Amino acid sequence: MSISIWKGLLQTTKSRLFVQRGVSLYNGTHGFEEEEIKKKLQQFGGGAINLSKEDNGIGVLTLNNPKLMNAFTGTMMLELQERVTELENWKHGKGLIVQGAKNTFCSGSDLNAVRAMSSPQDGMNMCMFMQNTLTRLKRLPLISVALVQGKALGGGAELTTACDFRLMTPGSEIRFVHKQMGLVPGWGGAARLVQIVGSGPALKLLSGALKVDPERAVQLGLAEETLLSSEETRSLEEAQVWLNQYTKGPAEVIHAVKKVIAAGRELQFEAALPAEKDIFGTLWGAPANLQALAQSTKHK
Ligand SMILES: CC[C@H](C(=O)O)C(=O)SCCNC(=O)CCNC(=O)[C@H](O)C(C)(C)COP(=O)(O)OP(=O)(O)OC[C@H]1O[C@@H](n2cnc3c(N)ncnc32)[C@H](O)[C@@H]1OP(=O)(O)O
Repeated sequence: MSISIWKGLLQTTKSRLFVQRGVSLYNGTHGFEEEEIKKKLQQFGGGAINLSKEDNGIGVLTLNNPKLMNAFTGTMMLELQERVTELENWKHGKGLIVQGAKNTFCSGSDLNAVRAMSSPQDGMNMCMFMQNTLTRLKRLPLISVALVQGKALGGGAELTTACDFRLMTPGSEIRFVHKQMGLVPGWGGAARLVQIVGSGPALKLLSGALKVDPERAVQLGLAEETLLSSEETRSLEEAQVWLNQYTKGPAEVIHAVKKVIAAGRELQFEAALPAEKDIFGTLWGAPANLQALAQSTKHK
């Protein structure tokens, strides 16, 4: 078989793998034993990841560990994976807001757990576990927004980059504090930050462990806008109004929009085109398309 045919096969396989639900980046060949790390994370309890799914197709995922500024415990990492699997299978879902409880976002990993899991293998396993989960979160066929109230630090800052957009309340802050802990991002936050703001600004934010306020975040393209209210309930309402602008219409069309954009973002151009073709093919002549054709052709 010629090289060009092999290349074509590889790209088609990549584009098909890309859209499959729940595909793990890592497996045993990488030294990743998922059941082992799950047992380890289970030892570090506290907090919860709550998910409410509204009839309008908007979900609200809440990191709920306010005593520790919504720091990620081990069981919260496990629950986040469970919620992402639930969202991958939510047929009527169209949008997702990720927030923290009690008007602050997330202060990263629970340092009590971090200190107890300081072996290189534990660190690498937790890193691969969270990379898998946050990659699946970013690839959800929903339009996702991180509602940043208060502080988003360390792993919390990385979590904001695993959403399509970020909205920040007055006085809130995103800060990649990793360097100050002798670390770099490990949950995929560096790779996603480069995609969002470019390598130059990303290098400054990481090497300076810079506090990014809403105004600076908007300037960088890291946030869409500064909300009007810093009050917990009001800012969530503002975020829901903002997201509703982009989630009107049938869920299957919103899913396809997110998938073609994700393909363009993640695949080589020659692989993105067949992926886009396949996604287009699911809509052509489908109910939403036929209904639109039967109605007026004028777009308001
Ligand atoms: C770096 C990468 C790594 C990873 O990716 O896994 C991480 O994310 S490690 C964690 C990185 N995050 C931090 O270093 C943030 C540490 N926390 C703070 O800087 C402050 O707590 C802050 C700015 C979030 C809030 O400060 P404030 O003065 O408003 O409140 P307190 O500091 O009194 O915090 C209240 C209470 O929460 C506990 N807390 C806060 N963050 C964590 C955390 N990440 N892990 C465990 N516990 C946390 C803090 O200890 C206080 O508890 P208390 O029992 O009342 O003393």
